[in-house]
Amino acid sequence: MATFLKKPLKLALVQLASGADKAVNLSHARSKVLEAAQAGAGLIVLPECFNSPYGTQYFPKYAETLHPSPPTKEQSPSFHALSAIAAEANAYLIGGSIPELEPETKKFYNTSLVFSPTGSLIGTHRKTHLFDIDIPGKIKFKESDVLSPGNELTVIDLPEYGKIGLAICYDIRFPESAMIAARKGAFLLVYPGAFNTTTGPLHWSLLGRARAVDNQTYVALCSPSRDLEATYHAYGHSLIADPSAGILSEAEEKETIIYADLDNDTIVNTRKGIPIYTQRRFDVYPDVSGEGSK
Ligand SMILES: O=C(O)CCC(=O)C(=O)O
Repeated sequence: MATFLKKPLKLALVQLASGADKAVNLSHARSKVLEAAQAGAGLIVLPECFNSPYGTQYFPKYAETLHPSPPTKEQSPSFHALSAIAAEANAYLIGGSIPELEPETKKFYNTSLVFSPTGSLIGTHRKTHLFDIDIPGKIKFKESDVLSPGNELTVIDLPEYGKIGLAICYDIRFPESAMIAARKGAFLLVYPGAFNTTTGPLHWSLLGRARAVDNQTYVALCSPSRDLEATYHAYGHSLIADPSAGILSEAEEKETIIYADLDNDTIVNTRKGIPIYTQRRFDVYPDVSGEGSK
């Protein structure tokens, strides 16, 4: 039997309430991650921009420098806090995302840091697709006013469990990156994200379930909780979908932790039942960019 997930995994998503004080956000994240670890979670996820309010006006103020790696505590308090929290929790930790400043180019990125249970950095992802939308009368947002996009897709090996695909929020709208991660053997696609009260109800759950059904992997979407005092109203509704696109667990708007138990058999049996994995026709569509087709 194919092995994607080497042993059962309890996954926890922390739908964190964050405010303007970074130090408070970091210590609050610590207590929620430790709570999840106490409950038996082996992989714990924080939301997009978990240590700051979300918005282009906040990115420069909250940005931290990650290179050369490892940064000093002054350069990146969040790097050091996340590393220490992962070690204290003795769990894999996906540190949502933080605004990053690359010192040489002076470019800003939206970056996720992933730590092992010993507190070592084992992967990073810079948001590849920036959130630039304009729905008249509803929401206009232009991350590219401040941020630059990362230029790499990210698959991270968690040695005890297997591979995960990692991307951030708007990245979920691009199925290609999810498919590449799944074809590289990922058992889980993780998206720290902060949808809003316009696109959240329309697309959040749909996109999470779509990526699951496309790829027959588990999918996890981790949002901040909703704060109506903030300039940006996050949707909340963190959720975990199974490889058949069933929802295993979903939060409401408030701060909470959701959990699900993941196992290899569910992936294998889903793929046996509907074997799209062996039915793909790369002879017909070798290049999904469309450039090579008639
Ligand atoms: O795609 C959306 O509707 C929301 C995306 C978003 O909030 C983000 O990328 O931060």
